[in-house]
Amino acid sequence: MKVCVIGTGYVGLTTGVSLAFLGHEVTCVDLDQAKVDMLRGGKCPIYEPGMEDLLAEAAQNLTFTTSYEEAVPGADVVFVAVQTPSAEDGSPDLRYLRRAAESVAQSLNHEFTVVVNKSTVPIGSGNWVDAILRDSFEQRDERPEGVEFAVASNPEFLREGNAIADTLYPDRIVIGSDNPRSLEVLNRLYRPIINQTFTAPSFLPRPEDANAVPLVSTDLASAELIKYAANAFLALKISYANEIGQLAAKVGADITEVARGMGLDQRIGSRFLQPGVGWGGSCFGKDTKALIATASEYNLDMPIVKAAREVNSRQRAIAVERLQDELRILKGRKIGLLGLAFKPNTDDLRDAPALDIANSLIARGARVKLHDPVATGRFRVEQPELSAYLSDSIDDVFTDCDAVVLVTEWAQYLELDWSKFVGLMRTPILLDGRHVLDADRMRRLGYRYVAVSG
Ligand SMILES: NC(=O)C1=CN([C@@H]2O[C@H](COP(=O)(O)OP(=O)(O)OC[C@H]3O[C@@H](n4cnc5c(N)ncnc54)[C@H](O)[C@@H]3O)[C@@H](O)[C@H]2O)C=CC1
Ligand SMILES: O=C(O)[C@H]1O[C@H](OP(=O)(O)OP(=O)(O)OC[C@H]2O[C@@H](n3ccc(=O)[nH]c3=O)[C@H](O)[C@@H]2O)[C@H](O)[C@@H](O)[C@@H]1O
Repeated sequence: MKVCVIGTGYVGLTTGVSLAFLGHEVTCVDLDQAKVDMLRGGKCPIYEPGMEDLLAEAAQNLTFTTSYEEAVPGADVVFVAVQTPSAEDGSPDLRYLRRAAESVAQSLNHEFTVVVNKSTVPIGSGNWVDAILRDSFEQRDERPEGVEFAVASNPEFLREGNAIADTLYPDRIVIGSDNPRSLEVLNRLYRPIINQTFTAPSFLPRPEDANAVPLVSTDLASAELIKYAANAFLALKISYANEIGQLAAKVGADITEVARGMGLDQRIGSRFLQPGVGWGGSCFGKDTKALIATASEYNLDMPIVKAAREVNSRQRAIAVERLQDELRILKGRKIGLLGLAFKPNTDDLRDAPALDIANSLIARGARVKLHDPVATGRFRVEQPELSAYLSDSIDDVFTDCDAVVLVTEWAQYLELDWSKFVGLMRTPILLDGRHVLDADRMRRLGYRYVAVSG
């Protein structure tokens, strides 16, 4: 089928490249010429494992352009995957989506095109995009005859760092539309994934437990709400583990054992119970805020979602308090942070816990040293004020340091020869912000090991 994808960020690029890999003819549009140039050269503008390999494997079905005129005409499906960041009041800023929809309407010329909201958009956005498309289409100077279109929602559930596997081997696909023909088109588009009939990419074999993928085919509003409800649930699951973690620290229980004991109950499940400095990233914060904003439009409070957010921001503050408890005085102390990206295997710094922790330490007079194996290039661009604190060397981070915090559990850090660094520190305080290091071993090596919860 002929597919157009608007926006080549984490979601748009993964969608476009994966669909091209499956044999669809895909054109990706982005307004950012630099991104398009890189992608045309086979280079990926974001750090996403496997993406350049998949780009190479899908190259023959894939075109990148800044021109809607080149991409939209003739497309059976147009995915809109532009950013939807939080506006001042917490609701999503839909300017990018509006502009994309208006541009799509200027170029539609096919007998039937499904315009799909893949961005995470508030409930009701399907109708809103439909109205924008129709208004903009009506305003065209030359309107082609026999052009029909309908809007669908196809929320995305990929995780950064795991984007390709999450797309090719998803837990489910959700499509929502009030137009049966759209559902049929999207069902056809996704058939190779639903039935798992494609040949797996050479670098990413099909997992042994990969089965046929359940398809949730529903109405627009339900599809839109599924996305927010799922993200908020994942966020509150982590916050719950962190809230229990704080009690565990008080009563002398080990939160890692508690989470394991809870997670083995299949009704609870062990994933997303990892305690620590809490969740960050571009979506959990923004989407929980948006859910609360939507509910308030209906005079509905969302106390559980609000609490999940409060617990999460408290975890970042608790990390700093732990350091203060250990060091008593933070002024003048040298404190190293290992890991800046909001999680491993990405260079995404949006709402990364490391940023709040670094800023809070600096505000209290500490001198920080910041390290990340991948995200420093992006950090320099996005965080110019903090860039002076960056260090390229782990030795430099530990040397004369009063405390080191493991903020992001990159494999490189877990595999460090920790015995080598303890002697470089002024005081060997090690705060495990992710509860991933072996506490007993670290203590044997001479560290004063502390964790965020206990
Ligand atoms: N990042 C993630 O892991 C996930 C994100 N989402 C949702 O997907 C949406 C996109 O997120 P990301 O991919 O992270 O965003 P992003 O910021 O990485 O990428 C958005 C891209 O759209 C381009 N763009 C903006 N306006 C445009 C226009 N009018 N025409 C053409 N291109 C345009 C931008 O230049 C940028 O390259 C958001 O709504 C987000 O909530 C959903 C699931 C996962
Ligand atoms: O809508 C989105 O953008 C995406 O948001 C999350 O994906 P992502 O933000 O890429 O990363 P996650 O792996 O979910 O991690 C989010 C944050 O939670 C933290 N986390 C995760 C799991 C856990 O047990 N504990 C924990 O603190 C991570 O360190 C990270 O900061 C969801 O997992 C995706 O399904 C969703 O599509």
